[in-house]
Amino acid sequence: LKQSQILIPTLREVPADAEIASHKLLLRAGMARQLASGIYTYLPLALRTLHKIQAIVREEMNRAGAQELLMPAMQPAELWHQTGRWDVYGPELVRLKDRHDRPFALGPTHEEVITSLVRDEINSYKKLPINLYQIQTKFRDEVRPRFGLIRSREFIMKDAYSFDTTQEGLDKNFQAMYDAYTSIFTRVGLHFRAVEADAGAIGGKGTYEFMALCDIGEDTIAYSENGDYAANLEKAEVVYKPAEKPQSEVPSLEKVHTPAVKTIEQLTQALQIEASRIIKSLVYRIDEKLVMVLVRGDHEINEVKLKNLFDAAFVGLASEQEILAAIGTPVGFVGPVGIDQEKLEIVADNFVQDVYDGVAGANETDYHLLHVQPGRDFTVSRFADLRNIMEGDECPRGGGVIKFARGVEVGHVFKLGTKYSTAMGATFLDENGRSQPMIMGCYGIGVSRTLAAVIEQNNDENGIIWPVSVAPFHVHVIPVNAKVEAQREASEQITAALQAAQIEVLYDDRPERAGVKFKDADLIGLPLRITVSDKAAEEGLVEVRVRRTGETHEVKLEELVSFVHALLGRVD
Ligand SMILES: O=C(C[C@@H]1CCCCN1)Cn1cnc2cc(Cl)c(F)cc2c1=O
Ligand SMILES: [Mg+2]
Repeated sequence: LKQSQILIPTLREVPADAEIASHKLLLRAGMARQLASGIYTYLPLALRTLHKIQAIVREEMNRAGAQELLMPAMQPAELWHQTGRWDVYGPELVRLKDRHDRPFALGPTHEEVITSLVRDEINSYKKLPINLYQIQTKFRDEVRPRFGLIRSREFIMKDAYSFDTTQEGLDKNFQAMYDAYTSIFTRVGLHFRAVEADAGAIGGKGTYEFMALCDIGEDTIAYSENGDYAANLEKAEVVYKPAEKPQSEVPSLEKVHTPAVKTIEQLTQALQIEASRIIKSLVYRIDEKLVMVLVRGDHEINEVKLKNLFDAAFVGLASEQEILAAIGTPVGFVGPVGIDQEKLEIVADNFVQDVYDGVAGANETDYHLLHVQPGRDFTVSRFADLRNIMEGDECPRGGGVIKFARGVEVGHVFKLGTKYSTAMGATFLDENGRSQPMIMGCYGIGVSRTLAAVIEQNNDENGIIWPVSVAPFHVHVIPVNAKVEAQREASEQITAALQAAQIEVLYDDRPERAGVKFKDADLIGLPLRITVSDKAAEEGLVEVRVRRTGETHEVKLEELVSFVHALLGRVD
């Protein structure tokens, strides 16, 4: 294709609000333009790459036995009432009224739609299992869209839904999807890890997130040194072994005046103690009730684990007012000692039970308590794994020591079970003619997010460095001086010869100075660049340059096609 005829509006500068590499480069390389906050146009170069990613997704999904369909974006509210989700989601769910004033949602996901379709079209075990997928634009009105295509309000997702008659069938489909995702992200060229994840509001158990490893990722991954354990921090289990109690007696409680000492940091300074001896007490609202949650001063509460402990729909810190009403003390001085658990339940992370001669809020403004002994001075309704795992903790699978990495979630596979099929009456008649709910799984890939993640992992100070498998084109052909007829002719012949060999060429035929064309080529980041100078006509030689490594080769014209073919096979 001739670059003068394809819309690639490259930029030297980017808007200040583009913080991360992929967001900057999508704009600078002329691949995307923002229409509104979190809403983007994919320009021709981006669309070519999106099509390649989607082609890889389709190949692997079809190979795994899934079949493609395409569902509507407009979803009747009625379906969301059947599953009770219309009232679960807030402003993130884009809602609208049609001309008859009937309520609809713009689909953020399609469990309701696909389950209603399968309910109406399949009712015999003979027609199961089935795995249906689509590649479609999703709508989620994120409160803070950011990072370009990484967190947008309209995005392209591949979402698949499997329906089985048995748990074993679901396990088989789940594994097939897990393997397909591994192939997809490998072929796309991403460095990724499948991590154990929390099922969240969607429910079900046994869910993995596929994380593209990159420092701007919002998710924290806890993984073991020997590499076989990896989990989203939300989920990572913490190994707890009871510590043996020191023998010496702990003196009786002592109140200490700690004026305006509220944070753990201030407390360790004021009392000259380790944070691990502080019992941090936080009051949470968990659905309709308040709960005091205790964790050691050097640990962090994991709100997903807390939510799962109570199987709650909502978990959040109680407000200052709620705490004053419940305990009569401001938030920096609350503690477990003297709390009536009939009024305020107390739960604690496992490690709190080994705090020895500890410090806690005295439930009195500007006062803390010294020599606090769990069991002697307070009891809790439950000890549980409620804290975030930390780097250096022991791997729960015996894999050595835990380390952290950051990642962007590009895929998510869930075992849903019968949550949706029961809610919507998607049942099948089994061999004995008995009606059973179908057993479901659901599987998502963020296609537009994958595009951004590939750029995030493949760039340098000059621009993008495309893996061959998803590059918008394979080769950039650039005449040094477009005014020289011989260079134009050679460039066109080279372009034709390469295209005849199924190599995709972007021929920069623009009347620009060489420097501008080379800068744009580095920005756009095709895997190879062929520079055509007077040497082409005079000596039959052109320069081939590898974008990723900068290596260059002088190649004879007659060997060019086979040389380029071979090079494309080894430049990633
Ligand atoms: O989407 C899933 C689960 C899987 C992921 C893979 C493909 C199929 N769905 C979870 N989820 C995330 N954000 C949502 C946002 C809104 Cl506004 C909503 F109404 C529903 C959901 C929602 O259900
Ligand atoms: Mg997640």
